[in-house]
Amino acid sequence: MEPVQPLTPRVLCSVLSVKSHSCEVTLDSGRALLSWKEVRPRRGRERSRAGACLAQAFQRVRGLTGTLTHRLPSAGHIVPVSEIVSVGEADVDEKYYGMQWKHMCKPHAFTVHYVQRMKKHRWRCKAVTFWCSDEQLYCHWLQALNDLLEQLACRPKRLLVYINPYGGKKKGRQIYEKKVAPLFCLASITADVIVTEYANHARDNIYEVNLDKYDGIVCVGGDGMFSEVLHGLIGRIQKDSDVDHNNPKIPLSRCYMRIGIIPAGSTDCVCFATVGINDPVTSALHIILGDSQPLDVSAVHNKKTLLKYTVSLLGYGFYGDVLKGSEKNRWLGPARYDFSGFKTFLSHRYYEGTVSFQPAKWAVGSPRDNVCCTAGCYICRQSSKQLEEQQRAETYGLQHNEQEENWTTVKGKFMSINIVVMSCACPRSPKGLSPAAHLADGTADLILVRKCSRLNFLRHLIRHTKSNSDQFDFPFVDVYRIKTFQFTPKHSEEDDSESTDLGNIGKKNFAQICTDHPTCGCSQLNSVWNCDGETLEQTAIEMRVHCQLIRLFARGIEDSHKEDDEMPSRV
Ligand SMILES: CCCCCCCCCCCCC/C=C/[C@@H](O)[C@H](CO)NC(=O)CCCCCCCCCCCCCCC
Ligand SMILES: Nc1ncnc2c1ncn2[C@@H]1O[C@H](COP(=O)(O)OP(=O)(O)OP(=O)(O)O)[C@@H](O)[C@H]1O
Ligand SMILES: [Ca+2]
Repeated sequence: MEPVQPLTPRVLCSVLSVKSHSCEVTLDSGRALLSWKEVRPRRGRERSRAGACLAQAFQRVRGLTGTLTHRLPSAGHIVPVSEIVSVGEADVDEKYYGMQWKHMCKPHAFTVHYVQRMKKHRWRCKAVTFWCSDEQLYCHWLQALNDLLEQLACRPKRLLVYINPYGGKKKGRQIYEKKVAPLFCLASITADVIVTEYANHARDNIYEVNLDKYDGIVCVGGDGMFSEVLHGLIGRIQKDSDVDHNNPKIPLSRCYMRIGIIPAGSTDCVCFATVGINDPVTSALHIILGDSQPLDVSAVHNKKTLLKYTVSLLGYGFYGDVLKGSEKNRWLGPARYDFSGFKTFLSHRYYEGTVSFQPAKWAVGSPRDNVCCTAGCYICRQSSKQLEEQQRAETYGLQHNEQEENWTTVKGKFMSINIVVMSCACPRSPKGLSPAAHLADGTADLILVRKCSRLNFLRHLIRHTKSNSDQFDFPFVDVYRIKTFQFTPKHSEEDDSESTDLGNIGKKNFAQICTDHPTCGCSQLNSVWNCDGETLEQTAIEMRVHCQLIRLFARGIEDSHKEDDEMPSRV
């Protein structure tokens, strides 16, 4: 195999072997693209054009502008350097020598591991081994590829990993050991692993560890486990920067340390809505490539006390009751939600209260515009920019401070009140509770489902599972894009304590609710809030969205038209 001279200093082009095929292999450092294509056996007139062949191949590669296409039109491959997992010396095993190496000196080979897109946002790590007889050329290729990889500063080198051994189907530890750790090792990532021993172990540990040692935190578990890490990290950052998180109006300090989620829970909605699939290998690859996705976070307060942060669902009524019912049946694993969901649906409760909110007037999109959040989302970029400008103007007194203005109030009887910071897409509902909600636009979508018949509520629920139906298109459903929210239940905590003192009023309220629900035998005046899968003690709450407070090792959901079907790694 003769080395091919580089056409420019930024391009390396050689004929190397892949399995038993000769391939033109090109590394275009300027465009950060690696490509290879089989050199077809040359006959007759084609033979005379041999010299032109490689140059033409190179021109084709140079002409490519896309970064997501992996296969050249005629069975060639092209891989952006940013999607290479690792490059390393390959084991030169006798059995792989093949016919063409048999009578030659020992060949040299290097393997490139890279990301390959499969169907439905699934990623896999593929490998291709390039062979050559010339040691110098081999070293040159290894060096050039590794130099380019080292320039990718966004990639993590050291991670702190928390594994919940009891989340979902209790497979967190196996998932990490079998599927994730080998990939981290391949990518030369070192990981300090902590298998949690009790609830909130991860959260508390984040307050104590030296975070400077790490490029990111990974949690292996479900939304609850992610929530622990989220609380640990946001809390730690506020503590370190002396921000009082109990003050609901104060801007919080942003966390730049990224969190990776290896899905091993029951709903795994944060993973699904930010990656597009719940698949540990896909998530591990996003972490390895050093992806970064900013994420809005809402802070939930009660009377100047921080209750929780939420990134997915803050739900009262139906989803609060589903969660409360499911806790008793944890042993059922992920099925506990369906069982409890069925029971909650049959009980058909509604709750009274007053909802107040401030619409997100600066936001570019709206909940019913059908514009979904995708990787590199324009709406997120534009909305967050406009929000920043508005906040800057308010700080310098150029614009009226809107904090106390423009509140909308809705009083009524609700089947469910849902506030979602992101779509909340998950396997149960692949488009989510609010399909057009955005990951990083600084807003949340408020969905109010007012009292309705059982049949209508079922119709509303079923629409969550169908891609071409609108779950908001009912007279009893309203949806708003908001920045702040408050809820006061009709039977507030204060009233409850009063009613204990004034027995008659308490009994009167209770009787009224039970006449409203003759069949349910319910004994509760209020529902509970489901805050990312955890119940809140208080029902009177206020909530504020903090734009892009945290970052994940993710990139948002890639447009499916850019995806290819499964592609073979053979040339
Ligand atoms: C007829 C089928 C209708 C199916 C409707 C499915 C809508 C599902 C929407 C799921 C939204 C998940 C939002 C994410 C919340 C997470 O922060 C949280 C923590 O992981 N998970 C849950 O609270 C877990 C919430 C799980 C909710 C499950 C609800 C299941 C409802 C079943 C209703 C059955 C009616 C059957 C009547 C014959
Ligand atoms: N070692 C542990 N023992 C008991 N509970 C734990 C432990 N580690 C973490 N937890 C708690 O377990 C709860 C549930 O975990 P996780 O979110 O991983 O799974 P899940 O509830 O099945 O999934 P999802 O939240 O996606 O519905 C979390 O709230 C977390 O605080
Ligand atoms: Ca948002």
